[in-house]
Amino acid sequence: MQARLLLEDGTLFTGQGFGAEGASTGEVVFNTGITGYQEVLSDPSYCGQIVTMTFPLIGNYGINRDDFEAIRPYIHGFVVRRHEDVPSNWRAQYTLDRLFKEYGIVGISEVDTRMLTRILRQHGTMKGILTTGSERVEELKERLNASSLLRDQVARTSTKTVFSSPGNRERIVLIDYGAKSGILRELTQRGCDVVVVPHDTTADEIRRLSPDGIQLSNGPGDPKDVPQAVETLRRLIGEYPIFGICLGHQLFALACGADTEKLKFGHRGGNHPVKELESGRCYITSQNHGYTVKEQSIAGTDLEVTHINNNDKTIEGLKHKKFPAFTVQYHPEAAPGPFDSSYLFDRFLDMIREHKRNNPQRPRQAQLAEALRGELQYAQK
Ligand SMILES: NC(=O)CC[C@H](N)C(=O)O
Repeated sequence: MQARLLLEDGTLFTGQGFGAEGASTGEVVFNTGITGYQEVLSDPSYCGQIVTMTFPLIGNYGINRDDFEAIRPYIHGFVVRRHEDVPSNWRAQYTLDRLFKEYGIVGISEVDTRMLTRILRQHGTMKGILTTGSERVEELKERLNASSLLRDQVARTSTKTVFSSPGNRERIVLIDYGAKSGILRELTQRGCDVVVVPHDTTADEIRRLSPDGIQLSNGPGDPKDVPQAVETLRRLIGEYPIFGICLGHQLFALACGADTEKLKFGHRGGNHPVKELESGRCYITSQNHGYTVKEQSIAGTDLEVTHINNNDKTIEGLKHKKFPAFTVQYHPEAAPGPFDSSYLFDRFLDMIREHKRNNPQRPRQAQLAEALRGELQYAQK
């Protein structure tokens, strides 16, 4: 089955279709990971995007039951150089082709992904249309121009209901903006009592869960598309220890008065070098983001930059100067790795314990009264 990918700049790639038949549009982005295609295609942060892998051999170890980052893939298409449909791995349960057929995702192989990536690096990410149909190119162009990028991906990927993963240690409320399951895994591995809540849960609803700390998840799209999430965070900063990851980092920055902007082609891969400014240490990190916190917007806020990207010097980590809260743009829960940054979850738990030591439990009623006072003051602002 023939398939084609047309980019906004008119470049047309022709290749072999796999997975579902049909057509779909999305933002075309590239990921440089050598392994981990199952984690990439099931990471909700790619919702609405057509992803190309720069590594040339994809599908060779199949799809297994363990490595999903979400219950289903949300990508709008997958572009590879060579698609291997006879997996060779003891964990493989079925093929990429079957997964894509089940979820209606169109794949294309035999594409010069190196050329595609160079185009995206030069022009920046763009819209594309991927099809297995026989439409005329003019028709594809019209459909592509008429299409618009999604703005509601957080609502599409966030859990609709509250659920918990009980543990006997700290109670963490994980706000799910389109969370990867890796975050829940890291918290539960540490014995945390995790309550996962939908993206639009109010500050009061979160308070009622009496968290010891709040974890902000990754998620798809532009952080400015979820202003209500920023509002909620504004109310919670200072009240609870907070750790934010990726979209959570960007939302936290917006809530603290900083600004975000879109990167030309983003950071997506498993080997992005990040420098921790305090120690001068370099960490190799997994990344997947198209937006970043604007450096100039930090001045005048209560934020301090803790990490930067060694390649392009963009902000990779922040902490609040007054309150127990820190965030990173990259993925400490990365799967299949690197694991360099998983210590950040331990740091979060240390921060919570220290916060508890410094703020011995006040009676529950006093806590609620305080929260209510906070809300009233907020409402009067
Ligand atoms: N992985 C993420 O959370 C990505 C954050 C945001 N959607 C971005 O692209 O920048």
